[in-house]
Amino acid sequence: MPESVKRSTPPEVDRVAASRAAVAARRARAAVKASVAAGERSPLDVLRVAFEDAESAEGRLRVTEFLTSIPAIGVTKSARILEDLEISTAKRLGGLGRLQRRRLREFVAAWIAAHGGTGDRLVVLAGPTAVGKGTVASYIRRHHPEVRLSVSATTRSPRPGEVEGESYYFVDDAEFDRLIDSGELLEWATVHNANRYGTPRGPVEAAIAAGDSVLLEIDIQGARAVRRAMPEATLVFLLPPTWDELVRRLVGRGTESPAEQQRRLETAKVELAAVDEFDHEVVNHDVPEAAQKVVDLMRPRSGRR
Ligand SMILES: Nc1nc2c(ncn2[C@@H]2O[C@H](COP(=O)(O)OP(=O)(O)O)[C@@H](O)[C@H]2O)c(=O)[nH]1
Ligand SMILES: Nc1ncnc2c1ncn2[C@@H]1O[C@H](COP(=O)(O)OP(=O)(O)O)[C@@H](O)[C@H]1O
Repeated sequence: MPESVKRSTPPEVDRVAASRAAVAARRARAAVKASVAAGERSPLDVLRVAFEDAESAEGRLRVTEFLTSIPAIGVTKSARILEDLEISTAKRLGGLGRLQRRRLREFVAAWIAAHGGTGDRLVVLAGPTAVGKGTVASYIRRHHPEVRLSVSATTRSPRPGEVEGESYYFVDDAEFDRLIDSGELLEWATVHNANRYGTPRGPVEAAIAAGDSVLLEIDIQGARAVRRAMPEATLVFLLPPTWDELVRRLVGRGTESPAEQQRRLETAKVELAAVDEFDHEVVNHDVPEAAQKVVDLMRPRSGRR
């Protein structure tokens, strides 16, 4: 055994290991910063990982290191931003409190939108039952032809007036199984304990590759699955103005039995708590106004990268 190792006392060995680990951690943090600086990774994606795991390289990144890796944010600007957001410059991303996380995420999303960033190609619109997802999505379809709306596959039967390939691709259980098995769905879920719904992967990937923006109007489980499959997606949570208004919309729509309405409202209560997982909240007071807010997220004000 070499002399140097023989002489190493356990504390020294610990110190060597600790310093190796520190170098590796510093390298990992530098790699995160470099990928953001090069535009290879969305800063929103870095935040997501940091907030999920405080001990990851992303979570250990100091807020100043994070902000200054975003192109066009220097040290001075970063200090001003952090002052506005009431976040100490010494904080690490993983150590931020709930409100600080929210403020930082909102700031970064707005920055990306204003600077033609990358987070806006794939936008997911989700929210509890009867909040108006379908109404807002169909308003966008009519008034914003430049936005591509993903058409889902479903095992439910067509309702009067629904058009195959426009409202949905209506398929039977065997075909839905085949779509899952062949990996043709980006995500799928059983919604309201009834039918299966899924997003065809091909059209979404083709639209993004062509530089278009795609909107998915899906349920909350679906939004979570899209986040796992495509972390760069922007998740928008549509909220009702009040709980009573949500109840009024569900009852007013008149498409469910009172028992089914009750069941959906129970689910809605749980789902409303998921709002913090989303990048943006839009309150659906008024359909054109809510639609505009969603579309604004998809169309950066000063062009695209
Ligand atoms: N996960 C997932 N959910 C979807 C998809 N397409 C539609 N949904 C959701 O399925 C639910 C039921 O939709 P629909 O049958 O049109 O009835 P609605 O209850 O009148 O909106 C809504 O919450 C949609 O957001 C999809 O592709 N994936
Ligand atoms: N901003 C709004 N103000 C008033 N009513 C609305 C608004 N948005 C949607 N609605 C109504 O609420 C009901 C539920 O909307 P819908 O789009 O079917 O919800 P979801 O797709 O989220 O289940 C519908 O009757 C719709 O006309």
